[in-house]
Amino acid sequence: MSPRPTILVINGPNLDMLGIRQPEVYGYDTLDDVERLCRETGTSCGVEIDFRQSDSEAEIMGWIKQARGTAAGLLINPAGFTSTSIAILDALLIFDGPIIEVHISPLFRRDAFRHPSHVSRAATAKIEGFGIRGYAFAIAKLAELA
Ligand SMILES: O=C1C[C@@](O)(C(=O)O)C[C@@H](O)[C@@H]1O
Repeated sequence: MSPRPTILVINGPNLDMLGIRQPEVYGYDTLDDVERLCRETGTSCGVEIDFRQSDSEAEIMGWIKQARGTAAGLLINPAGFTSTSIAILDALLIFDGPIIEVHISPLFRRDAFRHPSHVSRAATAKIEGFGIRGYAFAIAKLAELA
């Protein structure tokens, strides 16, 4: 039996504080709940999930570069790096598979400074405003594309 393809899930800064951080915006689910949802979705879609979080732009760039040739797809919630990091965009442009950008909250309804996304320029698709369910939708789509 061939090994199941791997989907790399990258969570950016402060997402480790989900459940505590602005629950009126992000809800009460924790990052552990997000990981559980990703793993359950991965199991039902036939993919492995490699789930990570970092507050470090450099670490995230390193993970993206290592994913080339090893991960079949990439889900990224760039969080606070969304509108600021050309370096993460450049790393994503090196990746050779589908990329889905996920945001828990509806950015289109939030502060204007959150609207522009450098990351979107490398993304195959973008999901925002569905709460943590957006991660499940993205994994199902990446599994289909993998
Ligand atoms: O940290 C985050 C989380 C977020 O990416 C979201 O998932 O809704 C939205 C970003 O504006 C914010 O900086």
